[in-house]
Amino acid sequence: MISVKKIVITGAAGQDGLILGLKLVAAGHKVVGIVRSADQKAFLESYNPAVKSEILDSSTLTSVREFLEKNQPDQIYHLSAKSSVANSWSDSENTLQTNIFHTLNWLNALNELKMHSTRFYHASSSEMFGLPKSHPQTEETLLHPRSPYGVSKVAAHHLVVNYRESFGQFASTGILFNHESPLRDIKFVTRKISQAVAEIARGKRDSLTLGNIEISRDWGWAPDYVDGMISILEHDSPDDFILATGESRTLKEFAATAFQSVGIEDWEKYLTIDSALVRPADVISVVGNSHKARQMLKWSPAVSFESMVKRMVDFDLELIDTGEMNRSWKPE
Ligand SMILES: C[C@H]1O[C@H](OP(=O)(O)OP(=O)(O)OC[C@H]2O[C@@H](n3cnc4c(=O)[nH]c(N)nc43)[C@H](O)[C@@H]2O)[C@@H](O)[C@@H](O)C1=O
Repeated sequence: MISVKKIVITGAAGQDGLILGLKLVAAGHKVVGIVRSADQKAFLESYNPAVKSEILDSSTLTSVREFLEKNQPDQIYHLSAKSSVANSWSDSENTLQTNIFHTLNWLNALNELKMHSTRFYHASSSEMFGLPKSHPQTEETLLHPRSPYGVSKVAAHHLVVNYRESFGQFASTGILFNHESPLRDIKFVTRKISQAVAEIARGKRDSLTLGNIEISRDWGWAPDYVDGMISILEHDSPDDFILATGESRTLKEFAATAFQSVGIEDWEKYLTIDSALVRPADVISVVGNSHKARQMLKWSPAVSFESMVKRMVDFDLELIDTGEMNRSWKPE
């Protein structure tokens, strides 16, 4: 028998929020999914009717405090954020405001209500490492963000650690390296590639335009990382954990693997480089050391890089072949 918990997910209509909602409901928990708009609410209700969706503006302390008083959750996964690094230069104020101050509102509301045993998870990010001094990155590596998004995540991360140390809040962070699935929006490069490769394979287009393809990332499979997030919050004490595969691949390798999964070897003929897609400053290379999570949480990623890329391309092929372009992917 599991003990049924009341669990809140902010950012419940995003990739990780959707996967997490499915897993928590399947485990028997009562889940409230917080979204920002009526469109997101309608989407979440059709994607996972078992999650109780609610629109909440977490930009004010009062609204967050009222929500907490009413709902009394056992756990909160705070995943909501302005998550596009690329857009964070043009949308810098909004990115900082949302990612830092909304997080602060949750922490302050929990503290004011003395809900220190309510478990709080914060989605920290490998973007906090930015230009790392050493490879691979661990929980101890000096943070050197390279974008307004990265700066916002560093600030929010340190706030969470501070509320844990200052007030005894059960607050943990998952420092997640890039994690992908067919639920990714096409503003992120992996889905942009998988969709383009599927369309090229089906003769619907003949080019793929990218920015810097020499960058490298430690890319993993999102459902594996959501399992890790659950383990982080289920751990008996609050802490900070890196989730990563430990392998970094260039974007060029990602694209080559995606094209090879549909049998296209001479893929570079489809590629155009557009310097407008190159960021003012980019994270050139990151790779994570998830030793701590592997040891303390017994977590490890199950899906390989090649399998992840193939699953993404296969889903985009399926959408074209069935004509169901608006269908959202669900993990099996
Ligand atoms: C961990 C972290 O993971 C994600 O952030 P991201 O790594 O910036 O993800 P992305 O897919 O936008 O870019 C990856 C790399 O790919 C390069 N790149 C080249 N050409 C294109 C291109 O055409 N589009 C995009 N988007 N990127 C391109 C781009 O310059 C960058 O170096 C978010 O979930 C974020 O929230 C988060 O926390």
